[in-house]
Amino acid sequence: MISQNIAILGPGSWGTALSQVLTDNGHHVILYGDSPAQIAEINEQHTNKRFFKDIVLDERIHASTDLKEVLKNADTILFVVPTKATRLVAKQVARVLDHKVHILHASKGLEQGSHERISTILEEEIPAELRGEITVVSGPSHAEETIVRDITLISAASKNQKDAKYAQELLSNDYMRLYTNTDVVGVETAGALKNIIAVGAGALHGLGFGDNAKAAIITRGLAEITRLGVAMGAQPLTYIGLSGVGDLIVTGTSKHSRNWRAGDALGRGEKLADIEANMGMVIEGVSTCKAAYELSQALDIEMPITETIYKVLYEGLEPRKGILGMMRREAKQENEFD
Ligand SMILES: NC(=O)C1=CN([C@@H]2O[C@H](COP(=O)(O)OP(=O)(O)OC[C@H]3O[C@@H](n4cnc5c(N)ncnc54)[C@H](OP(=O)(O)O)[C@@H]3O)[C@@H](O)[C@H]2O)C=CC1
Ligand SMILES: O=C(CO)COP(=O)(O)O
Repeated sequence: MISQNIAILGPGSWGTALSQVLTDNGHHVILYGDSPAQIAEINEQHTNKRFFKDIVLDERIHASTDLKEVLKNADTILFVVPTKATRLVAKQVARVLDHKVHILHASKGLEQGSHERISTILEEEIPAELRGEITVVSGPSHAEETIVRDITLISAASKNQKDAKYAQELLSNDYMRLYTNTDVVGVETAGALKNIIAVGAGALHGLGFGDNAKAAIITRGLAEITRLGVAMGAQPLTYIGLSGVGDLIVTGTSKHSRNWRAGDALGRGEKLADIEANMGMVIEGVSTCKAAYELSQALDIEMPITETIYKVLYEGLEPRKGILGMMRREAKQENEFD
């Protein structure tokens, strides 16, 4: 592939890690962010210490607060801002973009209020004549590991196989491998909804439960994620792929995960407001839990884990009582499709 000009919107942990992957692959990367101090640090010190204390970035990675400048020569725009900022940034892009680009995103959440997936937001805000089909890149990928070039495998999903292949070629190398997929709804919902289950898995740890409980929440979490996703139009098999099981394993078992750590702190009795303030990075599972709970109510989909976490996060339910409530639910058959 010939070298591409890539605009990465969102200089957080994942945007920074992906900027290094793309630079390693010979592309020209410019990161867009709205904090002048952070942008100056990337350009002058070649560090982004708020997210990576000990990492020195490739000097070829540039950054800017000027969106028009960032987009001027872009072949591709990669959105990696938190879900709650996606619509705002997409509107800003639509105002200044003056040529057709490839659009990728790597964010994992559902929008509050609208309950929309990220690709739907981008389709709504960026006129079709300025872009190809949106491609989502998602899977088990902690930025802390990708930034040190540890092996990472993820999916690239787009309605159009050609756009998915473009993302695959753009990002793949000896430590990063992408698989194409056309189930955008499946890959996006898997990435968004696993964050809720990761909060639950962390909470179990914080409460002192063991490995049996953790395996149970991941497995039954997968079942309810699949139920909601299929009702939204996804293919069930997607959930046993990288974006589903893969990301549930990595986020539901790792201390790198902000969602897991938030759950762990909740389980140990900390208050949500304090946890969010101390994290200093986005905990997508908190807002996505609300969106998923509301969606499950509207679509009449049973999601006991999501419902319990929603009540813990938003209604003050004590985590231990929530777990007891789930254990005392009516007896069930394991496979609802039988
Ligand atoms: N971290 C990871 O390992 C992975 C994260 N993801 C997903 O990627 C997305 C981003 O996560 P991550 O990088 O971790 O998040 P972080 O919290 O680390 O960083 C988000 C970055 O976006 C910036 N930002 C927020 N709003 C705007 C805006 N309006 N304009 C420009 N920049 C903005 C933030 O700046 P500021 O804080 O100054 O507002 C911050 O620099 C999430 O959806 C997450 O689920 C996916 C895979 C892996
Ligand atoms: O999505 C991720 C890894 O695949 C990152 O998870 P956290 O947002 O929980 O850190």
